[in-house]
Amino acid sequence: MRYISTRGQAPALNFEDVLLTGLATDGGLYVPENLPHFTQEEIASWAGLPYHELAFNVMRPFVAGSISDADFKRILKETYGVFAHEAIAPLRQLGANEWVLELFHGPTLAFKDFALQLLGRLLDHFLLKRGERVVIMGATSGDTGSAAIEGCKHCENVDIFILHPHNRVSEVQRRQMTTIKGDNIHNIAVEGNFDDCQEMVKNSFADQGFLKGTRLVAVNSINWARIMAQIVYYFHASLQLGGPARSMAFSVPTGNFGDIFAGYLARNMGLPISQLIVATNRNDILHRFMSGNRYAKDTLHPSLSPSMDIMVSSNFERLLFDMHGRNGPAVAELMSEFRKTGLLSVEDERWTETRRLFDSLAVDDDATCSTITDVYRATGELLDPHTAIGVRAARECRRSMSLPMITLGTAHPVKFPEAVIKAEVDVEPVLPAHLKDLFERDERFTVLANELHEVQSFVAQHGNRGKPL
Ligand SMILES: Cc1ncc(COP(=O)(O)O)c(C=O)c1O
Ligand SMILES: N[C@@H](CCOP(=O)(O)O)C(=O)O
Repeated sequence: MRYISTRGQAPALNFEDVLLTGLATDGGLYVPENLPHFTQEEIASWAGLPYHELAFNVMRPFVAGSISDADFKRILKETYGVFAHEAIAPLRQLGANEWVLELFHGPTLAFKDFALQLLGRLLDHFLLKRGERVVIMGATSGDTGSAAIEGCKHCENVDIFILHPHNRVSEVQRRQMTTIKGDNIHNIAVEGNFDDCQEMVKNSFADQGFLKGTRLVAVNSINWARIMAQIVYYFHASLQLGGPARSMAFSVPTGNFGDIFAGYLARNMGLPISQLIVATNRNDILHRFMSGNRYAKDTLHPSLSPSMDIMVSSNFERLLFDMHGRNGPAVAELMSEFRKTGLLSVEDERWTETRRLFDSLAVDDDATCSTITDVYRATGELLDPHTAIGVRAARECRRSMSLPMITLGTAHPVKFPEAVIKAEVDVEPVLPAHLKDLFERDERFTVLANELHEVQSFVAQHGNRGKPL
């Protein structure tokens, strides 16, 4: 499988090289040159498979030529062996044809574990083979950071730097990142917001001189391997509810557009999906695009769903690429316009065509909390605020009551006590056994100004197991 850039000017790469990078050299994002397509019979024959075997079938075409089947199977078995629920991603019924797909049974209690447990193991596999050391830089609004550290903490050839917005992640999220020990783990609290952190990571890919020749790798969803692993659970959910014989709708709490883009790809690979709902919080750039064809930058506001406090949404570029007939130069022009003006719209026909599949809703904090309350009282299921946004959007945007509507349950409520308290439910979520003493553990992080050169010189000073590069 070869991967090409959404801006059309970077060299095509194989899976191994695409894993070991982030942005393409032209500033674009890598996507498969040709998407694999499965027949309905093939998909149906996967019903009842254990999650890791299903994952092998879905992802095999993407890694073909870079890793042997035996190694990939072993890695997948190990990856999903660390999840705490037997079903890996169980479905919970909320109402008539209404479901939540619980994606928070991995080690850090968010959907990010599905891809980042795999990514850490794949990095280890390829870096050991190459005898190479790399630096990882990642930006987090709370969940990617801990999942990436947890996934990579045992990697021998990796130094990982995670940038989070200072005082803008929940305390549980921060502690999950800052209490993991290791001289190759570095947490930076940036005096800015998530977009600032993400911009620094992207700028670091553009100019890597500060790394003195060490390769830079991404753990955010700009890395293709993240999206690839997230495609699998759409197949898993559908197969449990009668797919592919029947079509489904999915509602996806959205920030960087990675998780919902994975659903879009699952559909293009042959899985019958008739509706995808983009569910945002008040940071609603994606909702404004889907509802009115205006992708316009705005001020980023803190919310009760901090992981989705994102304005510039990385993977939207991957959708734009498809919307423009995979025309790299056209996407490069649009992105350059967006960089200059903070505004992007597409031709009416392209937007109308996109809207045939996608709907959207922005949900504010009050509606988020009232959804947590309503669902808890009706079903006993305690939603985290991100999942609550998905459920609210599912209920308001649903096109058909006769098709299963599945909301992705992206995080465990224990990570976001503020929203749970505001929802006034008579239950307090508890940390699982492996995190029980989280509040007693020592934290280690460095606060840095919102300045690229400060962050880059910190990386250069500590990038070799705490020593200078
Ligand atoms: C809990 C949670 N829900 C939803 C999202 C949104 O996912 P995406 O950025 O892939 O759209 C994130 C992070 O981005 C998250 O951490
Ligand atoms: N919500 C994320 C933000 C980063 O998104 P990613 O999927 O691109 O890594 C987080 O929790 O860090």
